[in-house]
Amino acid sequence: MGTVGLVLLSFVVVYCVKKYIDYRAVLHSIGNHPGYRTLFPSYGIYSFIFKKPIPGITRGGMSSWKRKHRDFAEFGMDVVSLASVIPTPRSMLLVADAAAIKEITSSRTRFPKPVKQYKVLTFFGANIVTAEGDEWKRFRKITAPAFSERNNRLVWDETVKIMVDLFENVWGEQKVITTDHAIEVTLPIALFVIGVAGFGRQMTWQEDAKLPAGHTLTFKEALHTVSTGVFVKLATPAWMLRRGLTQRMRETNVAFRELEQYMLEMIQARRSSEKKEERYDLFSNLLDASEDDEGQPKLADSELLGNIFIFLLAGHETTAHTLCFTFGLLALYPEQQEKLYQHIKSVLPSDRVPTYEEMNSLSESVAVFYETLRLYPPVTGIPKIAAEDTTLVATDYNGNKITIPVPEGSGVTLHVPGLHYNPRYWDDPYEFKPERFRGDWPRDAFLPFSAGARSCLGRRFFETEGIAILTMLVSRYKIEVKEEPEFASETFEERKERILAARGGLTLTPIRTPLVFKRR
Ligand code: HEM
Repeated sequence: MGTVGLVLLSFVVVYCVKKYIDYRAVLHSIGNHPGYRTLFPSYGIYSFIFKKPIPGITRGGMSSWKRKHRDFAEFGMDVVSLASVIPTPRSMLLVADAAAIKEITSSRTRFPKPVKQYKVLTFFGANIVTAEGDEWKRFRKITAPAFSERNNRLVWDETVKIMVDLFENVWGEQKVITTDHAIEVTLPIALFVIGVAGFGRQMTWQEDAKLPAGHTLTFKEALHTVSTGVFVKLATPAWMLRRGLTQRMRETNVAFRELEQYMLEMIQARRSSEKKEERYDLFSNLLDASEDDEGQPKLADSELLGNIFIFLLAGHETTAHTLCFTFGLLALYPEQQEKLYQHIKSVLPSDRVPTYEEMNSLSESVAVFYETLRLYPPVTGIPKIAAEDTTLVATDYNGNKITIPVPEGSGVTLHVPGLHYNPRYWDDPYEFKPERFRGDWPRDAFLPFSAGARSCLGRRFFETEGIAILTMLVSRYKIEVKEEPEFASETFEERKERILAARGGLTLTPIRTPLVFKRR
């Protein structure tokens, strides 16, 4: 071997020894807590590079969703560790223990959000989802009142109108409506609701709006392309998007630009109008709350845009996907659908539309949603970081209390499927049983909306919209799985797996849910 070879070899040896020493130090810092050891981590970019698990190398992408509670069962406790070597040795704790999760979510300063991971979501400006500390407090104080009772009522009334429009003007006289993927129905509904109750822009199933001066897209087109193109925006460097190498990139770039322009025009119009209209959409509420008594801005325009945009992002896909999984589950479990239908009929015996006041009586619709969210949580992992050297306490399956050291800067992930499929809290965790949400149920073991100070601000918005949609749809239509000859011989379990198959994305995404809606 020549000198160059020797030098190179020495570098490799020193590099490996250094990595090994650092890796041992990382393991030591978490008290060698049991868990998985791999060369690469299984989150961030690595979850896209390695889709499948390779023992010792990677756990593969979407492992928390694919493994559910199995990672914990394997180690006999509900907190396990991950340790990886490349790019830098690091550790992460996965937590599916309800008591430990409660401790983490109620200690915001000890376990804040790792804001670096959220930077990609600031393309319109800083916002409540991506902020921490004092900045988050300021955003929460200004944005939370936008989700007012008046807004909830608006969500309900507008959702009802959108559903009536769908039934009367789109599905019309058809007795049977078939879709290859229920997302084609749920995504526009969620978009129209956030359009009107979020942005104050009424949209209908038929495109009827005229193009305003200076725009090449209608508001609906811009909102739709932005909401479906967020991943393109996140994955593509800004210069590449501007150049528009592919048709999709060009469309996404134009849609983002135009949506921003629309939002700026809306701010301008509201500020310059002499008579302030009484409006309760999130955007109007936020605009009102963003000025102090002297009319001075409490939020910069970019912060206003950032926050209103994040409502769209946080609220649209989560809602559409949850509705899609809900319809799929009801189609697979007709006896549960019948129970829901009978309950709806007991609240609403005639064909009239439900009122906002009746929402609280529609408890079966809530139970169906909660059970769907338990089985298919849109956000499967909620990341936190230790702000100081601290500890977590977990109980192993023999009842022993274990104290786990958590060094400053190490990652802690609230493992939502691990918690939701944990047999300690849920009997038959893989079964669809909405009745488990009647009466008493383990509230600390249900985390679809996160918990504590950083829990979902739009929970009530979603529940209002979701209950109206589900109730109206099930009271008029029976949901069935679309029969396809190539799947005629499959078992129930195979059918269930196919209809409810999900992949990663911004949130857990149904892959293909072919359904039929039959007029009752
Ligand atoms: C099925 C529906 C929904 C689910 C499962 C859901 C879930 C979540 C989760 C898990 C978080 C915490 C995320 C984190 O810590 O990174 C969150 C935060 C948030 N969600 Fe939702 N969400 C839903 C609907 C909505 C809707 C409809 C809106 C608004 C219209 C919304 C607005 C927000 C906001 C603003 C936050 C940030 C709160 C903060 O950090 O203070 N969400 N949501």
